[in-house]
Amino acid sequence: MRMLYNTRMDASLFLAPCKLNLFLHITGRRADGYHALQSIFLLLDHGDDLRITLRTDGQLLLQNPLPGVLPENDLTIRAARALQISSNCRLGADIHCTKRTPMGGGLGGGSSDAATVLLALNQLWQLGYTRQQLMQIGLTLGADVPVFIFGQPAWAEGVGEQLSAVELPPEIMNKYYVVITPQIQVPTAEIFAHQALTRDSKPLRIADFSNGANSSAFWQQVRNDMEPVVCALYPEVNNTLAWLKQYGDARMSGSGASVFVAVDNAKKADELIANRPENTSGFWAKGLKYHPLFSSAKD
Ligand SMILES: C[C@](O)(CO)[C@H](O)COP(=O)(O)OP(=O)(O)OC[C@H]1O[C@@H](n2ccc(N)nc2=O)[C@H](O)[C@@H]1O
Ligand SMILES: Nc1ncnc2c1ncn2[C@@H]1O[C@H](COP(=O)(O)OP(=O)(O)OP(=O)(O)O)[C@@H](O)[C@H]1O
Repeated sequence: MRMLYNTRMDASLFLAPCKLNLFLHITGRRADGYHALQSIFLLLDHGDDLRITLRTDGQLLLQNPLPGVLPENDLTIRAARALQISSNCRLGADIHCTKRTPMGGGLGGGSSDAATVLLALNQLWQLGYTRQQLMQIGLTLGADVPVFIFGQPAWAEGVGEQLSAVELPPEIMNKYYVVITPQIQVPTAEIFAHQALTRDSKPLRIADFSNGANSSAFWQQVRNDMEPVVCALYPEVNNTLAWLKQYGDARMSGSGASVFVAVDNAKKADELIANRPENTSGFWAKGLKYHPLFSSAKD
């Protein structure tokens, strides 16, 4: 039985959905080492719950630090600090994170937590920052933060920060996404730096993916360029992906370790989760048209 994404009325509860990269093409490398890429991001109705309450003494306190991550390095506190500095705000916050998105899983868990803190504190501290301003602050924390603030299915270019809304066809939006994560963490920087990574994918156009494109053509046109490198380095990812490919056009999200496949109904999704390989975690979810906190920033 899937845990329903929490949408009950609770003023201190803020949701941090995870993302899938439906595909990820690397089209070049910049002089500073960062990679030019093209991707479509889909936010899912599954993720972390953040409980955020106002403090008037200016302190930022993480109530349940993650194992192995110092509170000052946690993306939630870093996001709150960045917002405090940029706005000169004297208010603070207590933050409690219920983690559901596997860490280092290519699902943008930490980035989404950071985005949710920026959106929530923009509201709680009454800062009135625009979406664009919050996205700029988010980008200083990580390449994946802006897309969560953008808050809609997105076509991404540049190093991932140039975002446009893309209206995905029903064949993509109506699917049930089964996401399986081997119990390992893949370091993103290691994969981007690997000599075997291909960096010359031919640039595509957003028009190839907008409403009207049918889903079988969609999956045939695209891939994740990081997949061959990650599969060669991490047999756990290779084996999980091979297993999931029995059920459809399975792909890796981001730099892994998570892999996913789109299926037609909840029964099939439940079946795959129940039968998933050993030493993996899994969930299924549907795509979101809007981030639950979309209205916390004005355009
Ligand atoms: C793979 C993706 O998850 C796809 O959505 C993102 O591009 C990575 O986003 P992220 O985890 O927020 O990444 P960051 O923390 O900004 O960067 C981690 C490292 O990945 C490399 N990096 C990241 C993004 C990019 N376009 N080119 C890169 O080469 C850089 O070495 C960087 O030091
Ligand atoms: N709030 C947080 N949640 C998760 N990880 C965090 C957080 N704060 C800092 N981190 C650090 O960030 C690392 C990457 O975590 P995250 O879950 O964002 O990875 P990811 O899903 O692979 O991200 P991406 O898809 O953006 O590459 C973790 O291993 C952890 O050390």
